[in-house]
Amino acid sequence: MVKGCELQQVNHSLGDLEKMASCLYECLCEAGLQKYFTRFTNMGVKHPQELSRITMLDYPQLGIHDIKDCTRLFQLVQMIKALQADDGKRDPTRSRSNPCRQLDFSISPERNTVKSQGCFISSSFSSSSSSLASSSSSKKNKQNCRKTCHDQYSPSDSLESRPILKELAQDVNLNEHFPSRTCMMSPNVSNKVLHLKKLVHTTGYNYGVPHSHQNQCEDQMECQKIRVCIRKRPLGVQEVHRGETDIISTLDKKSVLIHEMKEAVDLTEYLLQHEFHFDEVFDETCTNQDVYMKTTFPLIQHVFKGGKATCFAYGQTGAGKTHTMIGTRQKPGLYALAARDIFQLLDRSQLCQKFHVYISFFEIYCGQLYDLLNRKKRLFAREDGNHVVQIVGLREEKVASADMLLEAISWGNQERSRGASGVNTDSSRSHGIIQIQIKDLARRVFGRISFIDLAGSERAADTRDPDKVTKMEGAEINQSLLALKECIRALDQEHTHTPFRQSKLTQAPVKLYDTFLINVLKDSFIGNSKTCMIANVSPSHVSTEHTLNTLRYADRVKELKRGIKSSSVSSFKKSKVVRATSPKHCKNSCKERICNKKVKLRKENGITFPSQSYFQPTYNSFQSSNVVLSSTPKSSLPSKFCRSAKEAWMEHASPMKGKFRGEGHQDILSKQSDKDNSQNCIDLSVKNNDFKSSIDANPSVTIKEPHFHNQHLLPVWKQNILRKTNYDNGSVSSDHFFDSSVNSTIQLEERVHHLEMYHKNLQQPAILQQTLSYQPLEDLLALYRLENFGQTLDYFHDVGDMKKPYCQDQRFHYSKVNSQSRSNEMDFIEKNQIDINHTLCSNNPDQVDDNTIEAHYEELDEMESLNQKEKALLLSLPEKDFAEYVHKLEEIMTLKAKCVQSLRAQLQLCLTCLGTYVEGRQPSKEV
Ligand SMILES: Nc1ncnc2c1ncn2[C@@H]1O[C@H](COP(=O)(O)OP(=O)(O)OP(=O)(O)O)[C@@H](O)[C@H]1O
Repeated sequence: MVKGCELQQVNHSLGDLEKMASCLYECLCEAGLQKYFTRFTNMGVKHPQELSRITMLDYPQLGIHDIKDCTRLFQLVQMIKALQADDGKRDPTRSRSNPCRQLDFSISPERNTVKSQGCFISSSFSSSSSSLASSSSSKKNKQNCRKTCHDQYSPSDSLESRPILKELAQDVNLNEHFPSRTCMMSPNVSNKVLHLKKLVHTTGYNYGVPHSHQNQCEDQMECQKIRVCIRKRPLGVQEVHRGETDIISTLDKKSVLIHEMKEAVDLTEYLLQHEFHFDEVFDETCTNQDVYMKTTFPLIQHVFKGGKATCFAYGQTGAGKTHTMIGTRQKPGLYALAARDIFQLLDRSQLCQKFHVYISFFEIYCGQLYDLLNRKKRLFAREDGNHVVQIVGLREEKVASADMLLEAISWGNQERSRGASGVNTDSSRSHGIIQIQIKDLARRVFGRISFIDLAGSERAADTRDPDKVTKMEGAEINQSLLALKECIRALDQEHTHTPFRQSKLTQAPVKLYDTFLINVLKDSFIGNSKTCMIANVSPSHVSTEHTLNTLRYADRVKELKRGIKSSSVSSFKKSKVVRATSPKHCKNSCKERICNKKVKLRKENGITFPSQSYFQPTYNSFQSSNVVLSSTPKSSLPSKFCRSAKEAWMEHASPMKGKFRGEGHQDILSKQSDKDNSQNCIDLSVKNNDFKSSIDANPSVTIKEPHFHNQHLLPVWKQNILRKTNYDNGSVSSDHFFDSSVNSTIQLEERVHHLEMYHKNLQQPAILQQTLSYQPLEDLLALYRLENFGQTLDYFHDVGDMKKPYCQDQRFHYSKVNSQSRSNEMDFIEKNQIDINHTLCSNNPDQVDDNTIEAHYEELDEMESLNQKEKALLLSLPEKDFAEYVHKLEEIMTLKAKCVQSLRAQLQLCLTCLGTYVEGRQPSKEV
């Protein structure tokens, strides 16, 4: 009897369980998540009510990685929570249908146009079994349920087509629960679906107003001087295994949507969606050929019209820059496709008799230039009297066919510095620049295209098991990319100050390549030139922050399109005044800035670009503005690093003075340079493709090099990982170019030494080394301490006037803050070229984030009484110290203000007492 009872109870509870399970299953079916049913039950979720316990952290455990499924589950959970909350308020007598009947999935992210690749880890579904699932009746139930749910409504069905949901939609007014949130995920989405926020990035600092939609003319490739494209790569196998989620949806060919998982202050989770618009968006299904046709091919056509073009790839490490630019033999990258087209076009237009193709390939590693087609010989950039940046000693190879060109690229690529980053085991650690020039028989440049494969940015925090070198390299790369970003910002803001400029006084080599890269960009804005930026992004949710930064950066470059105007051209030419200010220094309100933009847009209509002769005599040069490049670093070369007799010049030679000009000039030095240049040019076709022999046969390349003294950094021969040459089909070995045994002599010690020297320079900007060095900040702050106010009072010339102490020659000087001292400050800054960004980044490699810098700038800008030097000093502090010092400073300022008030009161009292005394009266008690 007892047993019978127990059995009945067991049967009852089994029945309950089944009901619950079927209910949960039905619920999941509604959401299109039924395939995860077993995972839910395994996790102990047996009833729809229990879904409210699920947080985003559980998604990977549930095997949910696809962003669409994440969104669905998220909404389902929110819906259940809303219903539970609603239950509290609801009339208990009112019956309500099963929660699973009350769900609204009309938000289905599948717009027809939306493509988003999800990653699935599906094996667990079939393999795992639950007690509930094993029950045969449950199975039947499930099958029925699957049938009804699936046959009738697909997850993407609209609200109207799903009566169950329709009923619920009327039943629950979700806006009651979350009035502040509106879902904007897709136009179809009813505002009943919650916890989704969408940001259409707006300009600006105003990131991203889709200007490309504003002016239709800009959309036409021909009119565009600069095109900004986005390329999303697919999730890698490893990433899928790690359970990473695809967070990027490509809405159409011009828009991209990033789904960012966020948590509100009240710990509510929500999805923040960022929408960006660009000239072209390539999703993971696009091939290099697709990318080429939309980005580089128009540039090649432009080059054949005698123009200049630049194509550069930017993005986080491992985002696919090298894949895009260089590719593989099976999937050739943009260089290779361009090379083939160049020769095809030459052949087709019968121009091959009149024009020759030259290639040069160099890298910028730790602020120094190395010739990748010339055994990584150290190169120097110089600006001539016409403000044309020349790379002295750069080897140009004449190539007679596409294969030869590819071979040269392939060789150069093997020479390139690379190592393992936290994300990419075969990461480029330098910026690689390939220039392909079409020259006439007199070696005058007809057209030129430059490909820039920028090193990938990586946050120090992302670096897994970093060694010292990798860490330092990462910091350096970030620093350079930040500098580049600041340059772009400066161009955008029409700043006369170019933050990339490095003082000749400071002699730090760090900015050389920033200058150089920005020159390439400027090259794109002035004259007959076009640029295409390809921003590569990784789809993984782990990289959300990076992806957003990259897109914002790309957005900034996109903004430059409207900054191209004659005034900016002239401002480059005239630029002299140097101010280390943030754009925020123009204290315009946001509104004002937008107004300014509008004004700029109007001005833009009247742009006339200076026409350039196609046959302008340039060689190894980037037409640029008047950017003064930094000088050669000063210090002597440690003799142990002298590689060979050929490099002896580095130690003893002195810099070449004078100007390098084109052939048209009578400058003897320019002739010399030209001569050098021609000697550097090796006709591959004549030399039978043999780079090695051609180099060996041309020792003059090194000997004729203009000499520089005080060299203290050596070329880095870093080649830890041998990347197989991409175009190496076995017919031409890379030994063909050089003896690879040269590289085997590379020593890690040398690399470390190089980086250490480099970082020493970074960390101790000359401003801190000179006599005008600061006392430690604590000392400075000590003066502001309350107990020192007695002493400080002496320095108040006028009551209420703040003075800022700073030390010079280890002695404190105090100056009143007046216009005179302000202008002195500016002189000081100009002379010493304080570069806030540089200081900031060199000490804070993590802070490539635009927003942080902006925030810091803003914070310091508000502290009116700080002078530029003090700001620079504060910005150079690590993040945690920065906040602390700023806080302290604010406190001190408040105390000082109070002290001044009390001084005023005391003075007033004295005056009153004096008055009453003089008048022979007793001071009143009130006073
Ligand atoms: N569109 C794509 N399709 C398939 N695989 C890709 C794609 N883009 C990148 N990958 C793969 O992703 C990995 C990293 O790509 P890649 O080396 O090009 O990154 P990167 O941006 O150049 O990195 P770094 O800046 O560190 O050099 C490579 O294995 C590459 O094959």
